[in-house]
Amino acid sequence: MAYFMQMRPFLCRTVTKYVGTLRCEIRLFSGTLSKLDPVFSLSTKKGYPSCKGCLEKNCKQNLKIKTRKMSALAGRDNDYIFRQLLEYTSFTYTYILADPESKEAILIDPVIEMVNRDIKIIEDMGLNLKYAINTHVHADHVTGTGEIKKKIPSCKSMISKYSNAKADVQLSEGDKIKFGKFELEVRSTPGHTDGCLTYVWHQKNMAFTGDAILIRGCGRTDFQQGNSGRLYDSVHNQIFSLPPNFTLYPAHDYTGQTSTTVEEEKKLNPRLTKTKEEFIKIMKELNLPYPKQIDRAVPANMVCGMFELQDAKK
Ligand SMILES: N[C@@H](CCC(=O)N[C@@H](CSS)C(=O)NCC(=O)O)C(=O)O
Repeated sequence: MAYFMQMRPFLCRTVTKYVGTLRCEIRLFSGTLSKLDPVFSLSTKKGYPSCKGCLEKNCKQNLKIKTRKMSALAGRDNDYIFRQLLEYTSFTYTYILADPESKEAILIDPVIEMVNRDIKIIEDMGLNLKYAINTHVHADHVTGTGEIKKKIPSCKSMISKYSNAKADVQLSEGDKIKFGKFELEVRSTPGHTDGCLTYVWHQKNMAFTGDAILIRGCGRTDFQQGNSGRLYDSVHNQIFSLPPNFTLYPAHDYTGQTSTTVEEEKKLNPRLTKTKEEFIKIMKELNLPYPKQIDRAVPANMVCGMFELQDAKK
């Protein structure tokens, strides 16, 4: 089993926690321990490492870090393009997926404030953006799909038909989204909202889960059409039924992590490893403050961020 996880440099404690929980060889690719680009291999096969503090100060001794050259990365699979991009106010992840041969690309969960960045990346790579897709009607930020359509009119917006939101294409359970030689399977994963979808990229063992499951967490269920029992069933039936090595990419992370796997969440998710009754109780007692942008975001996202165009028509 191979894991790949990208973490922000300051998250020494997170690294230590993963080294402990996964109990396998960890290779840490870092530009922080020395200024350039060494690759560090932390072998922990024989037990838990004892790193307690800052990687820079302690890990070299405690974890026996061996340096390698960045060329260790050179052989990686390049028959697809994958970019995970962060919007750092709402901590939303946007994903660019593309087929480098046909140049067809899709965007998952673009954020309105980051549209210029996303389009620049797409143009720099010479890609043709086919679809701008939402995993659901977000409550914490305005989707970028409307702005993208203004700038790239051939691009089609997509959202779940179960969300009742407007878009060029309304997706249903079992639909396929095709881009070049690739396709995503659409799985309905309601519970955070009625229209939450998970997009499964079987060819690359990945799934884009929106807010259905987060890394060691899950989407809240206290507004829109939130329903904890439904969310529990969605995750168990539609996400935990994927092979254990599938990497899960969520729409948000608030702790600096970037991805997880089906296997990890089935073992370690503090909410979804519980019984359904316990899960419902946990969700009822979360008491999270409402997202700051909710009043602006939900109405805009019901029209896939095309709200200015809607106003202009009136
Ligand atoms: N503080 C943020 C909102 C944080 C939040 O509520 N996140 C949602 C997903 S976006 S609606 C969530 O489901 N969180 C689950 C959790 O356990 O944190 C803001 O003001 O935007």
